[in-house]
Amino acid sequence: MTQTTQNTRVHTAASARDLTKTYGRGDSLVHALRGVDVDLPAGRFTAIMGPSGSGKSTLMHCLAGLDGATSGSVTVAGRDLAGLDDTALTLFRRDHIGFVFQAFNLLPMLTAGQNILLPLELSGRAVDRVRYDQVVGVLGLADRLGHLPSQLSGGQQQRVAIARALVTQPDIVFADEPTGNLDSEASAEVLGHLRRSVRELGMTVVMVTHELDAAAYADDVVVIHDGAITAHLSDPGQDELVAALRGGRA
Ligand SMILES: Nc1ncnc2c1ncn2[C@@H]1O[C@H](COP(=O)(O)OP(=O)(O)OP(=O)(O)O)[C@@H](O)[C@H]1O
Repeated sequence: MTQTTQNTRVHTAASARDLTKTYGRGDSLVHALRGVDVDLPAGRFTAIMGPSGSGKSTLMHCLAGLDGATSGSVTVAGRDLAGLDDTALTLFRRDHIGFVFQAFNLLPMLTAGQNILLPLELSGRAVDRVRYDQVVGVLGLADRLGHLPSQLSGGQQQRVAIARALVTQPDIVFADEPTGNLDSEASAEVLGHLRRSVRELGMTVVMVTHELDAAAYADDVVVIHDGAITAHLSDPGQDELVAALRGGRA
């Protein structure tokens, strides 16, 4: 799938069409997503921002095939996720999508290097040494590979988790508040490495965050209020971003 932006052909890594998600029923009915249309371009670092409860996590979970929508469609790497049953969806996620969470979720008894290689081992795929070295280099982990997670700082542990997400060469990486457990210095370092992954490895990263400082590392920012996208900004300045976040529904 492609879209034309300023005379360049842009490949779309993931998109949603008229996506709705409701929780509960009757008096407790919540409209978490209200007809979301969005195209997330490949090779870009996109932040999803909005107030608490606006639907950021719901949107990410639906785009990543972790949760089903109530109606509408999601396409990732050219595949309509609605056409996949649970087993096919699990395999699709394994082969095409990378995940980074706020909690690093590293296995404590494995070294950093072993943690990074785990997804390949679990899926029985051969290790591409060139890819592994590239990822380790971009994440700045070459001298930490033999360390256990307990011997690494929080920022280093999150970089290992990012390397683990990248080593399988996914079409898109979803990061849910990846710096939520880190102090500002470690956050800046992790975000810098995520941005390098996009620039130097051609990865597509979509990050949910509520931190303006984190969004500043992104190329594009999708702003969501009350279950609807109110802005999709390309390389926004701080003032433009703050205005979009304040603005609410257009
Ligand atoms: N499992 C659920 N059951 C019922 N309501 C839910 C459920 N998950 C989310 N919601 C509701 O859907 C809306 C969107 O929630 P969501 O978690 O997507 O927002 P968010 O922007 O990620 O919030 P936060 O920044 O606080 O994590 C909220 O009103 C929330 O209370």
